[in-house]
Amino acid sequence: MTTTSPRHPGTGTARRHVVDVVPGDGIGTEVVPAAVRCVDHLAASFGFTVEWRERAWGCDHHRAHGRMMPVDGLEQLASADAILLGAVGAPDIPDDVTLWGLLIPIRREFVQYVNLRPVRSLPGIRSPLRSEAPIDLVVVRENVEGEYSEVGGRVNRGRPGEFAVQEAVFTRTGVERIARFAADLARRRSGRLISATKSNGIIHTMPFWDEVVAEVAGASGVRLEKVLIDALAARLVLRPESVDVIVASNLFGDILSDLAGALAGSIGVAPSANLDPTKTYPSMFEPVHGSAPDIAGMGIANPVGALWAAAMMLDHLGEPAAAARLVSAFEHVLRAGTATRDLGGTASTEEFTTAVVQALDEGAP
Ligand SMILES: NC(=O)C1=CN([C@@H]2O[C@H](COP(=O)(O)OP(=O)(O)OC[C@H]3O[C@@H](n4cnc5c(N)ncnc54)[C@H](O)[C@@H]3O)[C@@H](O)[C@H]2O)C=CC1
Ligand SMILES: CC(=O)C(=O)O
Ligand SMILES: [K+]
Ligand SMILES: [Mn+2]
Repeated sequence: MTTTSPRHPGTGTARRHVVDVVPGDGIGTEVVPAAVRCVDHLAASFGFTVEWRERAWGCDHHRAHGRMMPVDGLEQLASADAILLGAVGAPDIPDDVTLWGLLIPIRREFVQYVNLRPVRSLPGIRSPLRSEAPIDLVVVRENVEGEYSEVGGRVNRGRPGEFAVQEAVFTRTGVERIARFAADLARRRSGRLISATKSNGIIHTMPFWDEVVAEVAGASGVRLEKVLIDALAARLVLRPESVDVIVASNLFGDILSDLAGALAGSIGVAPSANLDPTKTYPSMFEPVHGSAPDIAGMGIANPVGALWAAAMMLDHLGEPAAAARLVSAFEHVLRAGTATRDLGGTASTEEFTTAVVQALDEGAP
């Protein structure tokens, strides 16, 4: 069914977006419905429709069928305009099985080589840091190669000489394209780019990373600062306001984004976009956090990371006004003092989401 917008009359025919929804496991199944609820609400007032294709994939699917998604799961997703994901993982199934059975194949098969992870101080949220200086940074994480690789093996299993080898894979194509994306973003922001490295200890891949990033940054005119990952972690804690855009390998970007999210108040508020910038394949949007088995089923998960990820998805789908409305709505609710427990509040996921939906109606200033 198509809807026309009461607030945007005469904007032409309604846009229709096909979105695959993979709530996944644990709190993924609690925060994704919150995001779907908000997007449906926005669709009605902004004159677009979303066809949600529910994919009940994840650990329950694994327990029932021995795999995280159907054999043709990726083919099913390929026709979507975007994918909205919660999280995957449960304590009774090894994490390598769950991640490599669903999340990582999607990122790789759909060449979502950018994992874009903005972090900023939100109204009403207190940072665990003493400093009140606002945080506003973006982690640009390489998302399809690097330290997360299938190259390697485990030898002499169960014997005294047992060992495991894991090869990191850095390609010129892979490093160039992530560096270019990050440099373009930095140019549109502060003009400053920090590259996370560890070329003092990792003597093959990281010097190569440094060289390629420097070439790309040099050509783009941004001011590049190369910072060793250990010192960068410390600097994020001591002077987060000195950091704008970070380009990082898969593992380093993963770690830094949880750190930065926590510094902004909670990893529950951090969003991420897994992007195929060429738009050949669907991009995927998800909160940064995982399935949080420690609080799953309690109805207390913070939905902000998922809502913000949904806003990034709306932007990507060509609905920037709806995206902006969603962000200002959850900011409005936070500013008014409503928050989930991870932020020191008392609201449940449901109560917080209801407040956001109300703020959407009020046009959230
Ligand atoms: N993209 C994905 O699907 C990811 C999946 N995982 C998987 O999730 C499972 C749990 O991993 P953990 O290391 O515990 O990381 P996690 O992010 O699930 O949880 C870490 C801590 O943060 C809290 N937390 C996370 N999100 C929250 C939210 N929205 N509201 C309130 N509190 C929140 C949790 O309660 C927990 O104490 C594992 O199986 C892991 O492999 C982890 C990270 C990302
Ligand atoms: C898997 C994971 O930790 C992440 O994507 O951030
Ligand atoms: K996630
Ligand atoms: Mn992570």
